Amino acid sequence: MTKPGQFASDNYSGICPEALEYMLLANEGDAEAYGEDEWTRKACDEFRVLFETDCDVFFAFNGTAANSLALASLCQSYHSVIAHQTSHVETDECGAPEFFSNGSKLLLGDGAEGKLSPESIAELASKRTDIHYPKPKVISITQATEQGTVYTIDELQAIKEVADHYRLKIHMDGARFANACISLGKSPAEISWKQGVDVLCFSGTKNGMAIGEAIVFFDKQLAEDFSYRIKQAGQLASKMRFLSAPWLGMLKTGAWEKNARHANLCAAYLAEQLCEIPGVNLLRPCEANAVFVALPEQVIIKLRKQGWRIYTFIGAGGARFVCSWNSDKTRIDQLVHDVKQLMAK
Ligand SMILES: Cc1ncc(COP(=O)(O)O)c(C=O)c1O
Ligand SMILES: C[C@H](O)[C@H](N)C(=O)O
Repeated sequence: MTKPGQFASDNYSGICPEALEYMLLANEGDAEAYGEDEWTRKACDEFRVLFETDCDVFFAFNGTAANSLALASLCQSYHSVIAHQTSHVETDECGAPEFFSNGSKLLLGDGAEGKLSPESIAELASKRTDIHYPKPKVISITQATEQGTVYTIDELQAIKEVADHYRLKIHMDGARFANACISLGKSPAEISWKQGVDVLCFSGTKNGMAIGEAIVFFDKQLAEDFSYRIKQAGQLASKMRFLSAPWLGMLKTGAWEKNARHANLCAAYLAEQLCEIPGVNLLRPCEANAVFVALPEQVIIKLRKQGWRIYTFIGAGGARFVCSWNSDKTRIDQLVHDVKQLMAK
């Protein structure tokens, strides 16, 4: 039975046709295991084409592992990582970044609309320089952010400037990286390594794949022995082709950007429709595929009773609605109708 579309998270959506097509193509016959297959080689090459640079690429099952292992490769246990207080690595990874880095401390910074500000980074990076304090070593930013906003090129450049001043590496949580590219109208290279990002965790799951995150090292020295870190963490897929082949499909067919464009457009439409309801306002600008609105608790309770799934614990709170590659206008209109009815009571 096909369940109706939901807007709780882009993790609810199924597999897009392109990813499924390449999964099935890769299923023909046997193939080498643990990433020694042709599909994985081709997928890694396709990432180098997409990012226009000779980067090292690895695949993990989910974003928490990708973020945590990437951060662990950028610093030692006695270092600290500067992240926004509403970042996923802080709020929704159950301590995995600290666990996989053997104790690197997250230092929580601030900034409007979920975006870490250079001033906050500088404050944390310079607060303590004595031996008793975990030395800041990495900045972690999320693009698009947990609050549905995106870092502009100027903001990324300002972060790179402060990173250079304090000799900090830059990790980018790219759970919705594709959405940010579309939102900004910039290429993947322009909003990653060209702005000084050292490692990007690019989510396939949020973009229409079943599973699979790409960990893209632009500073290849940092990738040394990373495959051992992946293996030790239980993230080395024996049948790697079933992670890499869908990625090859997403990149070669352009589905990665088609899916993100569709999700962003749906979110923009949803935001516009919700804002026409008296009493409903955006909590943050809708710049990617997520819409955050303030709704009365009773309305949320009743929407849930009507079958809508709603997360209210993300980022700085509020009701979050996320659109995906498969979101459709009819279902969006149903949601808006139900919100309108309940708000009118
Ligand atoms: C901002 C962000 N980063 C990372 C992730 C990865 O989380 P997971 O481990 O659930 O794949 C998510 C999940 O949706 C996310 O929203
Ligand atoms: C719940 C969790 O934060 C997940 N990354 C999501 O965005 O839905």
